Amino acid sequence: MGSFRGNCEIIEAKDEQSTAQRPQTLRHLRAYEREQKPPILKKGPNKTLEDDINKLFEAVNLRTCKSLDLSDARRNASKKPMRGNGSYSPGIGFSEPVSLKQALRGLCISQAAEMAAVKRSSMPASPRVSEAGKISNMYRSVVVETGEYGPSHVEICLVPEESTSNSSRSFGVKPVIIKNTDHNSSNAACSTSKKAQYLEEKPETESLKQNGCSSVSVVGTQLMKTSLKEKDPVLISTPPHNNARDNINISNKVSSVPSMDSTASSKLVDKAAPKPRRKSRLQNVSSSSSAVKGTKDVRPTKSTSRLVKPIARNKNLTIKKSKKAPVLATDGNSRKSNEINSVEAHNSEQLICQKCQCSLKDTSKDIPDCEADRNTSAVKTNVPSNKPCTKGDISQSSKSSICDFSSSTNSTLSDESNLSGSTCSNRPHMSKDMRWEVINHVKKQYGFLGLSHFNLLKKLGSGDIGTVYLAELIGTNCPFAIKVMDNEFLARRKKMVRAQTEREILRMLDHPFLPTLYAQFTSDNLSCLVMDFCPGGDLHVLRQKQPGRNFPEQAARFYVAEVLLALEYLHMLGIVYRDLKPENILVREDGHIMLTDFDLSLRCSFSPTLVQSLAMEPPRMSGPCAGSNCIDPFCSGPTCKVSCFTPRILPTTARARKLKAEADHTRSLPQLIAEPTEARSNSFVGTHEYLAPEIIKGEGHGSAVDWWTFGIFLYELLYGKTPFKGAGNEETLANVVMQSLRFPEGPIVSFQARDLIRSLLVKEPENRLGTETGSAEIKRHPFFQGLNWALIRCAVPPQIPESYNGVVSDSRTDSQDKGKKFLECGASGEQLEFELF
Ligand SMILES: Nc1ncnc2c1ncn2[C@@H]1O[C@H](COP(=O)(O)OP(=O)(O)OP(=O)(O)O)[C@@H](O)[C@H]1O
Repeated sequence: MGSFRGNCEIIEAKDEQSTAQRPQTLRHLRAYEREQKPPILKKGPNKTLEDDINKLFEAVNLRTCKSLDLSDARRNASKKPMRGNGSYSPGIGFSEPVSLKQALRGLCISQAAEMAAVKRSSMPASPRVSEAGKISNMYRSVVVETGEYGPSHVEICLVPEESTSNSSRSFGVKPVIIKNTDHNSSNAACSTSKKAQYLEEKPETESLKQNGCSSVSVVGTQLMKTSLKEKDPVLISTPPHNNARDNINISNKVSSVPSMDSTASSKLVDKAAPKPRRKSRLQNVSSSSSAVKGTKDVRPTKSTSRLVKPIARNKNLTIKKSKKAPVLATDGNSRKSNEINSVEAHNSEQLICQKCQCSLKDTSKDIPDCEADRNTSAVKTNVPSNKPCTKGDISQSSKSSICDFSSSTNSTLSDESNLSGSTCSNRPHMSKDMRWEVINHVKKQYGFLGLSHFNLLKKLGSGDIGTVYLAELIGTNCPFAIKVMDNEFLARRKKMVRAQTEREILRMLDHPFLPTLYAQFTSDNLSCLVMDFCPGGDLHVLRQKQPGRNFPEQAARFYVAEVLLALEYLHMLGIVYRDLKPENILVREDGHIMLTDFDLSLRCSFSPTLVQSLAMEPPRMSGPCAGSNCIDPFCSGPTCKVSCFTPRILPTTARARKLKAEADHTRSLPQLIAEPTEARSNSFVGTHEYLAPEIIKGEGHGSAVDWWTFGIFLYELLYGKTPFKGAGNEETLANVVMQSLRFPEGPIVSFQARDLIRSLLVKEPENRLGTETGSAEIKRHPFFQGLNWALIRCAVPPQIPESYNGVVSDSRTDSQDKGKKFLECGASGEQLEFELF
């Protein structure tokens, strides 16, 4: 517990302007504040916490619903949710005085995302700290200075709480309002304040640990000082410094990088690399070539996990070794079932199979190949995928994810115990969910949950790191998707880190459009993840079933809106997704989406920032004339065709004037940036047709890559193809970097949609929509006008898939009719077969 499984190299940016003079810890901050000015807000004996928080927000000009987000509030009040009969909640909206949550919600942040931010900020302190305790702690750290600068001259500082746990890279944060001492710095510092730290997996950590390296990590959220005008409220984040040092294990490769400039105050950290789209996959040759060597280094390790006694296995399930596969298990009679319920054992430091002593810790072997590929920005090998073809006339996707660990920085894996979001207890709102009930029932009955409790009914698909099966919890009629990964295979192929990344991210998630991890265990050297089963398939297949092989705009809007919320949530957890494409978006039983596949995601640490939105502009219109009134009749730039004729709100009527005034007022309000907009990684990761230019150019990338892929994704849903696809991968990459965006003649797509795509597919990430303040910018785009973000989960989806009951019973019958059924497990050549009989 308390250690990272992989090494990490953290390059920490510091705010050069302020770190020297500023107090570095919460205690110092408080002392510092006391020295400067007497607080104007103190917790009075008769005041409630809510009152005080309200005061806090009043101090930063957050007052009423109208002043918070007039556009959304107005829309929510006047419009019904998308086709959601009766789903509109009259209770949605803002009341006065506004509460903390409401204030956040008013800043165009969905409730789920807000919860993610809260969850993230409170995670590390102590999982057992109650919500009230967190709020109380948070409040205690709030001090508002008064004096010559007036009550609005404040900075809100998120200071990581000192954690007693050995958790990983997440920190509890306390907002602290401090006096803006650097009042002379004015606006200039605003842009320099945002910084982010990146923690990417570095498998070397494990080897260091093995070698007795007691590396201590000092991962800090970097100091983020956002100094604005004297009267402007600023939310800054200070580094955890010593406070956080116990939280993270990192290697001795902790480094620090001073902040660069206003736009480049980020860190380079790396970990993942590109991976294939559905069919073909690109991997490094070096990985494969050294695979055998890597296995020699695998050493049995005593498990520190909470091991569960073997139980009587499902005798119907055996595992056969394929021709090429290594000996992974014996037959069902001789093999002992050694399963680790990792969800229950989330406090354990590592996942280790008790029987074979294969451990997930042996990620050190992943490093050489990764390092060998550093500084490479091209995919070296194109390994054809073993993914099965889609039946019928539906063509398979030619988009393959690519994975190249090209960054020179390391990654950090967090202690699972503190990232765990998979236990029902952490999701009380899901406690009555049938799947949780049956899972918990089996756990209670047998003391653990393992592969033997499931009937594998059907193979749903194979990925780079494992195979996904439709499985039924025996005796429950309850379907799950189980991703089965062969640990030995992963170790040989240097993919252990990716698997671990995915596993750890899954454990963090708690969002309607993201998978729920119901259980995680290791059985016979197979690592298994039990998740929601999505009977609707993926959007790639679904798109090809549409007339014209593209979605109508309304349907596309629905899907991209849900994806946007999922991405927003991930960003607020410090996760840059990096592999958005229709193949990774599954359709749930109810027709809503589920974004999957996190093994290429980048995890980073960042601090939410509240900035005065002096520089905030309305959603940008793309193109050279977008921001101006283009009067050039000869302007023929492809982007101008849309931008020049984008309707504007003209103050010609009283209502229009009022709208404009309200919009101006909204833009002048402070804005919370709760996404890692300054994240940086050098990994070559993604899918060719979806790769952002900055990834291809190896310039370092951050969360803006998700907005690029979001644009490609919308384009593909609407037009049935991606915009830069070439004859081959190289041509595709060249097109992405050099070719200007063009829209086909048909199908007819609204200019709002095209303008959004154009705004997202800006090749310079700094000018891309979403780069500055994250998803909020995109949500405000006219393409989404009228969309009730908070209630989209209640909206009627474009299509409802066939009931999973049918799928399950079909699969069951299939399995019984055919007698013996072999289900392949594994990927890229080597196969491990499950024999069902
Ligand atoms: N929860 C699920 N419900 C239904 N089908 C699923 C589910 N998860 C995965 N699948 C199917 O299984 C296939 C393989 O999924 P998997 O995540 O292993 O591969 P992938 O998407 O290529 O990612 P990776 O290569 O990173 O493993 C998917 O393409 C999808 O069709």
